[in-house]
Amino acid sequence: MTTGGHGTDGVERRGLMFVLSSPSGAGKTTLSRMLIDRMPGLKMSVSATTRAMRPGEVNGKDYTFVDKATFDAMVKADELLEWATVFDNSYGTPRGPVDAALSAGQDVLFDIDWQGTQQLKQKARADVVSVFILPPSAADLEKRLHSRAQDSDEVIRKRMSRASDEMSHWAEYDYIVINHAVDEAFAEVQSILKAERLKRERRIGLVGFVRSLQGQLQG
Ligand SMILES: Nc1nc2c(ncn2[C@@H]2O[C@H](COP(=O)(O)OP(=O)(O)O)[C@@H](O)[C@H]2O)c(=O)[nH]1
Ligand SMILES: Nc1ncnc2c1ncn2[C@@H]1O[C@H](COP(=O)(O)OP(=O)(O)O)[C@@H](O)[C@H]1O
Repeated sequence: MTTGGHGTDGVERRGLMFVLSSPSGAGKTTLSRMLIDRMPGLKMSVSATTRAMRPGEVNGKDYTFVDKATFDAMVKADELLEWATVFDNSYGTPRGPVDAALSAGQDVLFDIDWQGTQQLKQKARADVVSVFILPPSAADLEKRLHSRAQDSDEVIRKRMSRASDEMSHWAEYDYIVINHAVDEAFAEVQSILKAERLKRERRIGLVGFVRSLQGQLQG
């Protein structure tokens, strides 16, 4: 699915799909924004959703907000790389921008749930790196959902009662980060991305690079 781009050291490599999942409120939106701001070569996948826009959200940036009929038409036309129903709403990843970014040699960041992560893994296991974010405690999770001040008490109750179900999928992920202090959690997530970018298997330019080094040594 992916074609090569160039790493910071100039060696061609396959693009990767970097997935963050967590129970709602554990901090994946915060960490995603920090990654996009601070990691060159990483592009956010903007999902389509039928859920209502929250105050402060921007259509086309945080999500593409669509009605159910539009979402169903996207599914039917096979325009979504993966999709799932979460909290009674539909969420899905438009395929076009992901393919375009990977073809242009960029990595793609996904804020999607465990169902979407499983679907991506089925399609491109070698190119998917998945990270599950855990809150330090249930009390912290609830505090964060309230501090975000964007959902009604009823919606927050629903999200808290779903948190345990969400968390039960932690063992399906490659890495687990506990989001105590946000700067530390960010440093950990950033380290994962940096290391995964150096993985030998995705650095398809290494054969040529080493050959050229050997040529220089012999010459
Ligand atoms: N499978 C899938 N899940 C998504 C997608 N976009 C968002 N989600 C997940 O849907 C859940 C609810 O997202 P949202 O309503 O924004 O609330 P949040 O949990 O506070 O970020 C989160 O677990 C997201 O990771 C998508 O395109 N596909
Ligand atoms: N390490 C942290 N410590 C305290 N508050 C945090 C931390 N990480 C995120 N938050 C806050 O918690 C709330 C939920 O975070 P958010 O990133 O929206 O979570 P998610 O996308 O997983 O639902 C936000 O108000 C955010 O500013």
